[in-house]
Amino acid sequence: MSTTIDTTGGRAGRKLTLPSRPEALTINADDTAIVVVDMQNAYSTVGGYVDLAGFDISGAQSVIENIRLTLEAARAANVTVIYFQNGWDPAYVEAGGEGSPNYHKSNALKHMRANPELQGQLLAKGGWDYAIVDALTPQPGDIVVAKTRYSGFFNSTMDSTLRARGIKNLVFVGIATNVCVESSLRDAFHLEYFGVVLEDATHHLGPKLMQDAAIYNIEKFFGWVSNTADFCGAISQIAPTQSEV
Ligand SMILES: NC(=O)N/C=C\C(=O)O
Repeated sequence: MSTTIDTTGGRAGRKLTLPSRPEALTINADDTAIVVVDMQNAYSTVGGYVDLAGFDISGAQSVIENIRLTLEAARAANVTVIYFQNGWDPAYVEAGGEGSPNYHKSNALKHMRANPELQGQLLAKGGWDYAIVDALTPQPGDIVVAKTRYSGFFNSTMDSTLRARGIKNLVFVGIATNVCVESSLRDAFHLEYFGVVLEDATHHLGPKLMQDAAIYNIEKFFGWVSNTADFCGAISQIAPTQSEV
């Protein structure tokens, strides 16, 4: 028996039903935002930080195209688009010193310590590595939220940005599925947001099993799973804005 969960709370609005698992979701488009996680050269372009650090980013280009299609459909429907952008000031004060676990766990910081010629280049605000990839440049009306740790809900304006707009549903795309995407979706869950991940618009870091594990975790414990085609198909069924219907 197929089940649908209604997140609208009975509120009027531009409703749509998004095919997803373990259940389909009925959502209001105006209570929804696309969250584009860290689509920066650092995580998806040859010569960026994770490439330099030895991670496989060969799947990134197909993810970029799926994100592009998702954003095109979302903007056409006047659905809020929010970008997370991960990184720190060029002096890395925001990265935390040796008293922060980030200093010891960030592969970017460790790679720069091992390769001093890269100091100040990886994930440094204003630099190429930190920049959003050209194919997904934020457009007028999009919201860019800076973040300094894996989850976009820490040290950031994200929660107040969402609450000020009455947004309840977050559709996640981006990199990495098993790090910043899952970290952010988990925190969203604990803050009472409905999180959906478009699995073919995300890419993992590490072995392929990490993609499968992150998607399993989200589906079973923290949210819902859909895909680019189902999202674009559902969002294309609604009028661009209530005032234009
Ligand atoms: N965007 C991410 O998932 N980042 C993962 C690792 C890092 O930022 O060092």
